[in-house]
Amino acid sequence: MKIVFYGSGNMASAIFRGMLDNKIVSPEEIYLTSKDNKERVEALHDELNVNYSYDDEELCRDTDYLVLASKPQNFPDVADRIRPYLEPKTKIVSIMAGTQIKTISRELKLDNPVARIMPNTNAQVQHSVNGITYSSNFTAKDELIEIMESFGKAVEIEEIEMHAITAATGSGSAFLYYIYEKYAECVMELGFTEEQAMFLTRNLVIGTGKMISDSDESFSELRRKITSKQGTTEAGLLALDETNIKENLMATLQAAHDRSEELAKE
Ligand SMILES: NC(=O)C1=CN([C@@H]2O[C@H](COP(=O)(O)OP(=O)(O)OC[C@H]3O[C@@H](n4cnc5c(N)ncnc54)[C@H](OP(=O)(O)O)[C@@H]3O)[C@@H](O)[C@H]2O)C=CC1
Ligand SMILES: O=C(O)[C@@H]1CCC=N1
Repeated sequence: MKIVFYGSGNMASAIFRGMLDNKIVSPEEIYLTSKDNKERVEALHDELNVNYSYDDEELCRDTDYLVLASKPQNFPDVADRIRPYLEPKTKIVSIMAGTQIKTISRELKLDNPVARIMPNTNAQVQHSVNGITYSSNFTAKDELIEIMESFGKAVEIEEIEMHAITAATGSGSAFLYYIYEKYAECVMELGFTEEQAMFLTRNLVIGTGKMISDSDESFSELRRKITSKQGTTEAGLLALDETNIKENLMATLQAAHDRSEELAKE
């Protein structure tokens, strides 16, 4: 199998690192390219033994999957590179936020099968959430899902739902990391050093993650087991609720959702 990544940045590298760690593909099957950051691509080649090239004819020759992994605003330039060489057999997989299937087909001026996926960087540890939606002529769904499941969970959705999943899980990890950042700052304000606060917060997050992973109990159940009647946790949760945390998180997700809709129009 030949999988070519047009874009070797944060998201693409999380995906192919996850795929290689899972061994669903060999390094020889992966080809990378970028715009002009050749140092990064060469470093990935040196580290992972994947192929790299800036020869679009070579990159597009006999390619099974071509992954559009640039920022949406750079897609027109990517399309200019691949349009002359794209073969009918090649299936397009886009990870670009917002960019619609019809936009991809229109820009490429070709009717190759197109799938859009919305992953997140948890792909690097094979635990991405991958929203997937397809063009009507995309027939290799089972094969693509098998590839997706090498670095996470596959969630088949309608294209209109991509805005919501982009907000919820595509960007979601960043929202949680931000909450952890602020939590660690608060732990420092309780009197701990920055090093202590980071140690406490990192291990709190890792531990709760393991609890979620090992348990089939709901978040509420897990929370209730910590909340002693009239204790410290109950006092903290009452104060937390008064900060309108639900409204604040909803505003966060809505803003990301709305930006995805804007990108779809560009
Ligand atoms: N980061 C994330 O968590 C997620 C990102 N995405 C989507 O993934 C895409 C990439 O995001 P991200 O990885 O964060 O961005 P990065 O900036 O880290 O990577 C962008 C990559 O695209 C390359 N590129 C730009 N123009 C071209 C071109 N003309 N030809 C070939 N390669 C090109 C860049 O090359 P160079 O370095 O040379 O400029 C770079 O390798 C975006 O569309 C984003 O919406 C989706 C889900 C999650
Ligand atoms: O921030 C972005 O636009 C990309 C898409 C989802 C996560 N990162």
